[in-house]
Amino acid sequence: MSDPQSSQPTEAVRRRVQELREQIERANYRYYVLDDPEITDAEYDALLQELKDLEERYPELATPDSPTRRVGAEPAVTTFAPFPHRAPMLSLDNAFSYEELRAWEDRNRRFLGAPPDLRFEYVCELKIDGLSISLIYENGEFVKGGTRGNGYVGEDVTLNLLTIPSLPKKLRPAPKKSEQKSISAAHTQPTLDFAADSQQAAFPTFIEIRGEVFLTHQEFQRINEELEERGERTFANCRNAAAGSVRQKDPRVTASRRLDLLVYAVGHYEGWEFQSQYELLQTYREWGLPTNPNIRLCSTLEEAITFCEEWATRKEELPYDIDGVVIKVNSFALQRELGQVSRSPRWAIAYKYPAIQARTKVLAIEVQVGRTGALTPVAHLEPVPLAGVIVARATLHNEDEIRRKDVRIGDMVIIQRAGEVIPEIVEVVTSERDGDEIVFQMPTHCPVCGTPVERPQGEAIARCPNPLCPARVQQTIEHFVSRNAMNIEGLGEKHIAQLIQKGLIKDPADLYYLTKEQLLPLERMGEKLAEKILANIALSRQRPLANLIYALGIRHVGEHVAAVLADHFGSLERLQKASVEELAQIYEIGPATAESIAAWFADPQNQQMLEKLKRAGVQPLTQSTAPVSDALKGKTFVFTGALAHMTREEAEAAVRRLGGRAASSVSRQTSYVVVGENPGSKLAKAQQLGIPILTEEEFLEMLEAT
Ligand SMILES: NC(=O)c1ccc[n+]([C@@H]2O[C@H](COP(=O)([O-])OP(=O)(O)OC[C@H]3O[C@@H](n4cnc5c(N)ncnc54)[C@H](O)[C@@H]3O)[C@@H](O)[C@H]2O)c1
Ligand SMILES: [Zn+2]
Repeated sequence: MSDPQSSQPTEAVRRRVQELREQIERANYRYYVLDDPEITDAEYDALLQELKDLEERYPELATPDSPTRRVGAEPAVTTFAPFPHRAPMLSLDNAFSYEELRAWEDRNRRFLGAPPDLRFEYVCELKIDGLSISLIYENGEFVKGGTRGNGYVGEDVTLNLLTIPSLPKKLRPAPKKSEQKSISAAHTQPTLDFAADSQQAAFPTFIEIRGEVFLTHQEFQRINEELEERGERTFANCRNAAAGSVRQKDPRVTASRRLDLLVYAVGHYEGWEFQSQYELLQTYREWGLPTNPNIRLCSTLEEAITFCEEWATRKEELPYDIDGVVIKVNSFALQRELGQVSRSPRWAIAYKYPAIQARTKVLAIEVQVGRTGALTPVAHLEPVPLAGVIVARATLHNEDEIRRKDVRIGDMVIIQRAGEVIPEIVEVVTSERDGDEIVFQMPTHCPVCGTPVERPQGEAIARCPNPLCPARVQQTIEHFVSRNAMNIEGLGEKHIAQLIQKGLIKDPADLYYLTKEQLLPLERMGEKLAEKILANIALSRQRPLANLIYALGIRHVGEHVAAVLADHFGSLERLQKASVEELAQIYEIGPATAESIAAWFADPQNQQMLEKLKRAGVQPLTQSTAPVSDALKGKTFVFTGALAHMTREEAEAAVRRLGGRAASSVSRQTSYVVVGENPGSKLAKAQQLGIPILTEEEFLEMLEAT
């Protein structure tokens, strides 16, 4: 910049700036509006950095509407009502090295005029990779919530946010901290002080509480599996899945995705005072808001750097994705003095971990046949270390995805692993092509059984339609025995393959007719294991109905839908008789799912299989008797008097569902006696024996807390 010539941009520079802006705008749109990015975050960051550098060098090219100065993207769809923010929701400046962190502190020190006694205290927080949201509470009551949008106006997603279990509708009053205050005020106006104190509100009259909505890896995987089963597009990572779920038009869809919430910042607020970020987080916690316990108050930047270092490896243990650490100046007074630059505050910075990506070569593309007959191409890679594991395979989802990314056999590719998920190919390094790469052709016949493949119009997935295809039978049985289905432990993939090969099993029902003599000759089988497997098969005759429905492997019926069906019909027989119309009327069951369920039960082969299951004594536990958790295991409840919110039967069923017992008379073995209106002699008996007594409200609270 000392060279005056350098501030005269050439035509090429102008064009590059224009090009960068267009690329960034497009990426913003794909990322913030469609929740479906085309480029990686690292590539995006590089584009933005290049633009920032050019604008700094050629200030005349810097326009106020440049993406370097704005947050997010303009909302393009008008599904949601506008959600104006009283205090803007900003982005964060990034640092990719500890040197950049130190430079940030130096800048801030100089900005404040470098007073000799200036010391920065910091709060370090994990930077969760989700969707930022703002929650408005008035006098402790949740009013509404919205997304960040362009930083000034977001989208009102209140209905969707209300489906998040950890979002409190009402805040909890924090324990009073007024002692010190009343002492200091005591010698001025002792009488008034008492009045002022007792009137001090428990909550701000108005507050914008900011935080992140996100998904755990487990939930992300579950959602993607469900989407894949339906032949719908899957999400690229947890962040997109969370954003896509929050910005759903149908809150029922949001409700079926278990979103999580953590809060960490504040916008505008009235009728309250916070002195520091640390105090803010403590207060949030006391109010019953979900906060991340993994934070640290640091008295120097070097301590903050240690925190970043520690979490570089520890982040692998987290059940959710983080992409860095946010370091914030603790004192709100200093924060106010530091203020903000165009799109981010000066008092905070995001230290970003390097992306979990690697380069390797595609050696082959193989096609796998799944349970529903879906043909999934999988890339075999030259083994390469990636985030602590050796990766040799990556999923390619479907034919369209291969075409879109134009992945060819022999290509050099960038792969990426998000959390625990199977790695995927981000893009092809086309500059490394030498012309020998082979374009992949989806087979026209099933690679396992040779049946011609079907791909219905408008579907992305090609399928083998043969229900007896050994690959499909294998997957069907693997699914049937899996933990969340019939939970038949001990029977491994290899065993199943041999049993199919020997013609001993053609469908899941055949499992119940296996004998020890048939199992023993299998490879990797011994006396003990065979006995264990048979015992587990026998045990599985009585699994909850939802598990059996899920185990059948009906297309579109994941665990959640299975639970809905079990709840609604209460027995397999009733479900079997349901018409498409009847199914489609159930809340949470869409038309495609209804069709698929009815078609499955109409299939004579499946009917035969169900007959066989019944003959084998498979009798699922119905909803009222089947425990869904063991939260109340070992606890015995006795009810007396009339309950206001449920019948006695319903209350007892609720206890059993949580693994507890319901008894009709009080004894020393009774854990709790729940007392409704006009209780009988059981109450006196309980008092006599000193057994804890619960009101209906307390009982309901106990159910809710489990
Ligand atoms: N791949 C693409 O096409 C594409 C496009 C646009 C943006 N992006 C990615 O998004 C990033 C920019 O997005 P951004 O403007 O949301 O900034 P950012 O994600 O880098 O940082 C700001 C956000 O961090 C989040 N955050 C998480 N934990 C936090 C905490 N404890 N305290 C404060 N904030 C916390 C908040 O949601 C906040 O809005 C880029 O770095 C890029 O990687 C990618
Ligand atoms: Zn086949």
